[in-house]
Amino acid sequence: MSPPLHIPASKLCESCRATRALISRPKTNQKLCKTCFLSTFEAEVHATIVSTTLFTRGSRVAIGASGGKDSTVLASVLKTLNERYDYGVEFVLLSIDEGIKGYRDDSLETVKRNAVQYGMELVIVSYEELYGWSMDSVVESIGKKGNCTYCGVFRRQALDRGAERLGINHVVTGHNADDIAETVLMNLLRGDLPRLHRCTSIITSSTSSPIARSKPLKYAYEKEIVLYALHKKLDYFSTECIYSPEAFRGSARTLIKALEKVRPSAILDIVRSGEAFSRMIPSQAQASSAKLSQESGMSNCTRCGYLTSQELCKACTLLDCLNKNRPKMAVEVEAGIEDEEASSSLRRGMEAMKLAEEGIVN
Ligand SMILES: Nc1ncnc2c1ncn2[C@@H]1O[C@H](COP(=O)(O)OP(=O)(O)OP(=O)(O)O)[C@@H](O)[C@H]1O
Repeated sequence: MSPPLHIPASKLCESCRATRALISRPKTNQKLCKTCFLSTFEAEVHATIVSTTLFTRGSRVAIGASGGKDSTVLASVLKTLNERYDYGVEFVLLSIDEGIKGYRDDSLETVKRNAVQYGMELVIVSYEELYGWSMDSVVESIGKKGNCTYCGVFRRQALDRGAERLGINHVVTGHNADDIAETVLMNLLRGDLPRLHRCTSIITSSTSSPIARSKPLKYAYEKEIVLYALHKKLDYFSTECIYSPEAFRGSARTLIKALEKVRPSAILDIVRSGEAFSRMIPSQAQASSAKLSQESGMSNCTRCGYLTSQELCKACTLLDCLNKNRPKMAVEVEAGIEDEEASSSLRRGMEAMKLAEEGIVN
């Protein structure tokens, strides 16, 4: 097709050369029209899914749905791709109600609408029913600082339990390239090779859980996710959590945003560098990324039955701190450690707490 004469060549979409470019892609600076932007975004997610053989025909997969932009875009794109390329997957929305008034109750209303819009089943599991504590009551006990430690551990287990209820063994989340770049940077700064390996993997499974996790938006920029949501007029909830975010992650984010300004590819560069470093990590360190190696032996938490290498799972250990009115103890030892997996420092802290309680140390 010859380019339209009324649009100057410099303003044409660089992909179809037939329409005016409306979007400058944050990832590449490529100038695209709306249709080409949407199809390029979808094609990239499809390429990620196909190149990693993420889904199996006939399987059911839960989408961790918070009502925010990332998981809403994830649900919308997966529905589109599943229909377009006939993946043969049944997607279900799985939401965790952390019990945060004025935030999660509102965002869950969005997820309920999404379930109707996308024709997907929705299951909601709450902290209150699983743990007897809502995040509002945790924050009342602990204060705003450090509450993310509790929330992260509780959410991880809640997603597993929700998936188990659905008879599903694969949960996809809306983690995007910006999230992964932040985690890569944090793990590099901490010299934490096992976690570096884990955070760069598109799919993670561990002996601590029968449920695999994956991140189909791993290479999608946050800014492009927002653009996709806006141009597709998706119904999503845009308020940030009312409780404070992790300070270390916030600093990593600020640094990456500054780098992105001078070098748009910086986010993807960091993700790719993380992957390259990860390939060089000795397999022994890779295996310990789950801190749950087969050698240590997995059993069921003596209290709740969740898989763990210790007597109590991490959530029950944290609940002990809350119920014994020592909530800060868990956070102090966990400070700066990403919530994705059980950390030995938390365990050491708990051991210290036990000793302190027994009057052995102060
Ligand atoms: N309450 C929840 N219920 C179900 N899944 C969740 C919940 N909170 C987070 N997730 C999953 O974890 C991913 C990353 O969560 P994070 O808290 O970093 O939120 P986010 O980056 O703001 O994502 P979103 O825009 O989807 O809220 C989400 O995209 C979603 O898939």
